[in-house]
Amino acid sequence: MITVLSGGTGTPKLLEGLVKVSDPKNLNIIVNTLENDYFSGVYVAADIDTVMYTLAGIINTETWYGIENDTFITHETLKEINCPETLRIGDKDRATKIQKTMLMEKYPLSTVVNIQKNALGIKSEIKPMSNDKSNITIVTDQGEMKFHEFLIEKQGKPHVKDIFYNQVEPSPGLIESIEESEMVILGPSNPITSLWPIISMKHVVKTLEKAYVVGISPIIGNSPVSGPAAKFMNALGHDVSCFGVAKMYSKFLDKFIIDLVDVDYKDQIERLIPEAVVTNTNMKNIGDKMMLAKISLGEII
Ligand SMILES: C[C@H](OP(=O)(O)OP(=O)(O)OC[C@H]1O[C@@H](n2cnc3c(=O)[nH]c(N)nc32)[C@H](O)[C@@H]1O)C(=O)O
Ligand SMILES: O=c1nc2n(C[C@H](O)[C@H](O)[C@H](O)CO)c3cc(O)ccc3cc-2c(=O)[nH]1
Ligand SMILES: [Mg+2]
Repeated sequence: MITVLSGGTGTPKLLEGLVKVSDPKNLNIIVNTLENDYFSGVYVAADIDTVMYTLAGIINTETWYGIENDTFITHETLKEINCPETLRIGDKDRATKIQKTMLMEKYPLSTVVNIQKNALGIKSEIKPMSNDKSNITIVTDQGEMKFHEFLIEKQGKPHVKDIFYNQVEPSPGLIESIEESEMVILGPSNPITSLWPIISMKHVVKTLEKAYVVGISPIIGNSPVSGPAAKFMNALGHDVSCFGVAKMYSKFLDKFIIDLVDVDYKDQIERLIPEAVVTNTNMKNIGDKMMLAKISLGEII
């Protein structure tokens, strides 16, 4: 089994390649839940829905959230009746979220995700990192705010001074699934708000130290391909580079894949961890995604 830690939009792109070059039944995706919250009366597990839709082949690949060719009648009507929603949620996507909200009255999130991913014909395992309620606070020069207020209402503009979130328990079977994996892939997602919340849970670091762990840098040169990762890394004093990310993961990382433009970091990184591999990591098409997936699996040296 191959376990992949995922959040946001970076790792789902890699997943599109992984399911083409390896058996989807052999994949176990552990997904960030830090940003989960109620919006417009429904429970939104954004990173989980993005992984589900990506593995079901129905993801909107412009936005990396929601379902391709979805309509927005309810979203527009909410605006017309002066009840605008923060997230632009499509009608089909909202149905999935309404079902998730209703099922969560009876079952824990991990069970609900299992029901929904099986109904979408997905063969891979998808595990929320935790069934506990997460919450994250972004401390900025404009005061403290929730993740989506920062990202959407403020368009990621404020200067970030600190980030903090509550500690949650790993979901059932998460630790065991890492122990049973022949490889753990830390996908190219935001190291601060997508992967570190998973890594920092009880027993995860000690379990990763015993596993074979491959990471892919989400930072190319001195900036992320998308999103607020640079502001978050700066706020917490990390160098915004593949080297800064390698340092974060160095305790348990066995191989780190960095972009061609970062070739000069290879020697420095190999003083921290056993192996750094230099290749194109900017996934612009399915060919890039399959190539990066194969290199992550060690099939191409
Ligand atoms: C809004 C969202 O940001 P965030 O919550 O930070 O989402 P992620 O956890 O996915 O972080 C984005 C993260 O992903 C990296 N990324 C994206 N595409 C690529 C790629 O083709 N190659 C590569 N090496 N990294 C990639 C990106 O640099 C960010 O650091 C969001 O951005 O959607
Ligand atoms: O920046 C946005 N992110 C939107 N997201 C993404 C979400 O904000 C997450 O932050 C990303 O998935 C990155 O983690 C959505 C996710 C959903 O599952 C459903 C709807 C949306 C809508 C938006 C949106 O309007 N703007
Ligand atoms: Mg994210």
